[in-house]
Amino acid sequence: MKIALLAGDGIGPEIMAQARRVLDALELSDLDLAEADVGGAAYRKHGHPLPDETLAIARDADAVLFGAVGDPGCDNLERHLRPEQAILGLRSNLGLFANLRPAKMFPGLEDMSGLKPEIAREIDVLIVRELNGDVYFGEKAMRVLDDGRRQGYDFMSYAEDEVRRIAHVAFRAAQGRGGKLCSVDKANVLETSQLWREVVIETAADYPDVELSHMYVDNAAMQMVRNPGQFDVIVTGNLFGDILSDQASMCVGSIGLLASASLGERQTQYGTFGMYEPIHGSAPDIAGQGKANPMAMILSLAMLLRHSLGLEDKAAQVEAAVAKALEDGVLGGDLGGTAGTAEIGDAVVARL
Ligand SMILES: NC(=O)c1ccc[n+]([C@@H]2O[C@H](COP(=O)([O-])OP(=O)(O)OC[C@H]3O[C@@H](n4cnc5c(N)ncnc54)[C@H](O)[C@@H]3O)[C@@H](O)[C@H]2O)c1
Ligand SMILES: CC(C)[C@H](C(=O)O)[C@@H](O)C(=O)O
Ligand SMILES: [Mg+2]
Repeated sequence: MKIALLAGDGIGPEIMAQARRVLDALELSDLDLAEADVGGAAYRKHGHPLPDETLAIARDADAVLFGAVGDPGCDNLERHLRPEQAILGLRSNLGLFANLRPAKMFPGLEDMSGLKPEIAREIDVLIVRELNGDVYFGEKAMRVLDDGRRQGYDFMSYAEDEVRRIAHVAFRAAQGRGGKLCSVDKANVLETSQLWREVVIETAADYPDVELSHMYVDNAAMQMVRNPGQFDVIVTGNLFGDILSDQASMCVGSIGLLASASLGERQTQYGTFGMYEPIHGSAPDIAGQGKANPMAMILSLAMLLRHSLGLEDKAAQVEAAVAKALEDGVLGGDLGGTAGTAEIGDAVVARL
């Protein structure tokens, strides 16, 4: 079993070190780990945020564990050289179109949510975010108009097959959960969303057991804080999913808790090939200080064990250890506590 470890920038290496300790503690046999540079760190060393060698190592693995990328010192580089292009390049080159972002309340953490505890308690949502299309990957540029004004533009689009394949993932996920799917779009304004909605409705014919609803994204953002318990599975496009998942994280308590899996169609002998990463970024404001919460990273490792290595028991073991640490009051600064990155790693390893 081969796992590529791409730690990246900022807090990436700090949280990756803790996930690695958890992985070591599981004592899996036949494990082959390959580290590679990515993001700003790779740009500084190799002149590109996603060197060919890194992409090859990722492609060659059964799964990729990814920390975070983003480096304020690279924000003025040409766009194709910026750290964020590494994650976008991995997602598109590896065909990882289905991004699963679960947000569920941990027992005992209700008071840490930005919401009232009785509302926060109900959160158990899976956001299924399309990851290979939308305004992220359309033509984009900055140009000067005839009258001399500068204009930036980004082309938003979805083709029907792109919508259909993510809709199938979401319907199947809903079948395995509460049987409810809410498709989030902006069909009242955007043609991209109008097609999205039509294709989701067409796809629903294959899933008569799933209750489908539709919601405009502005309302969905409001409903996510008003009554997040109403959601079971949400399916949405790349941009809306990015925003709604950060929002959902604060409903749970912290962005330092939310993991994600990015999956495509490729099957290995162990499971589905995928890339796993926290939903947060490189957190430059706390990088290098040992303050980052590594739980989202560790929970991403759990998703890797489940989806790519077929090790459901181990995945559940890691998730239970994280939940127990939280229940025992091991809280990072992001949750109002004082536990540092390594201390949280210690606490999780001790509870495995
Ligand atoms: N997948 C990724 O690699 C990814 C995701 C989001 C942002 N980014 C990049 O990261 C950089 C910083 O972006 P940003 O500040 O908008 O978002 P961010 O998620 O890095 O940080 C937002 C806030 O949350 C805090 N935070 C995030 N993760 C935390 C953790 N594990 N523990 C404790 N606190 C945590 C940060 O300290 C910060 O105050 C940018 O360059 C951005 O492009 C990368
Ligand atoms: C860093 C950025 C490109 C990325 C995204 O927008 O997808 C991040 O915000 C995320 O949520 O994974
Ligand atoms: Mg994001």
